Amino acid sequence: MTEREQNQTKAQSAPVVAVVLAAGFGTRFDENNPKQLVSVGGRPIVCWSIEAFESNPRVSDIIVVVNARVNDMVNTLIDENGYGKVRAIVPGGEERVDSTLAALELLKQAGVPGNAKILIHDSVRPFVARSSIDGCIDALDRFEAATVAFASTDTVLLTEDLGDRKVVRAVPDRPDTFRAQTPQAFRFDTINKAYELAAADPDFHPTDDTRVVVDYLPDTPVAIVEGSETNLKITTQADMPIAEGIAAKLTGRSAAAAGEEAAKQEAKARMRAVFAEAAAEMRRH
Ligand SMILES: Nc1ccn([C@@H]2O[C@H](COP(=O)(O)OP(=O)(O)OP(=O)(O)O)[C@@H](O)[C@H]2O)c(=O)n1
Ligand SMILES: C[C@](O)(CO)[C@H](O)COP(=O)(O)O
Repeated sequence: MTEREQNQTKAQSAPVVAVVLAAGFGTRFDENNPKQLVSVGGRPIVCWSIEAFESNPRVSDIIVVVNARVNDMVNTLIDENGYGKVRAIVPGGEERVDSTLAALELLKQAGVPGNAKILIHDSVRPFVARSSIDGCIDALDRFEAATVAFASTDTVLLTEDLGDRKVVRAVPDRPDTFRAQTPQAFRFDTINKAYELAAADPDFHPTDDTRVVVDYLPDTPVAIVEGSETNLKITTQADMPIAEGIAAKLTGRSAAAAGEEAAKQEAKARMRAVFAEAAAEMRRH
């Protein structure tokens, strides 16, 4: 730790807790091959994400949220890699918000103070920049909520559904539009309040935590923290070659090695899919 980092860490009056969400089912990637465990640049995706916080001296604690499918493997990876800031591995829920809620409940039970800074991160965004994490921590000195986001280079269309077709309802000015990324960061009291209000709403299915604050605490501004193109969310198989390219740059491996790794991963995924289909076929007979 540099002297500046030591002073920064000492000056922090509130705990900084990272919540790494790894309880998703990866339906758009491959349900039989949990994407959070897939290797990129020779390292499981979830490990990249945990390490981004483990290696940041300003982050005091980490909570990892898992589902039954990945639980054992994530526990093993955390043990093997000696991630000392991981305080708990908790079961998540059906939707992303249920997984966030599980982490918030645990933090409440643990007596985490209301002014704690909570950074909620998608485990499947392995390449989050140090500057984005630090930007979230700093933004919470002025704001109750902040999100990493990346300025849109496309014009964004807001639509409405006419039933058989969508039509354009509004076209916001491009400089006002951003692509949401993670971490999304909140003072603990604020995110708890937003989730409490949201719990009373049966139509509550937001895909991120910022939306929970924007919808249920509309007077609470959410600050934008600069993200990056490389803070990619691995969503479908098509993201893997891009991810391998980013990993290659970060680790200094050659593009050829990255390409080989991507091809290997693809072949493995194909094999798994064939076996899963064969097993399902056998069960049907
Ligand atoms: N019930 C859920 C759903 C999502 N997540 C996490 O939230 C992030 C959101 O990314 P996304 O691509 O939506 O992941 P999945 O929900 O796994 O993917 P899909 O929607 O294709 O099933 C991921 O790190 C995922 O593990 C979670 O912890 N719990
Ligand atoms: C939280 C998020 O990563 C912001 O980009 C995103 O909303 C996750 O869920 P999605 O279902 O893939 O939109």
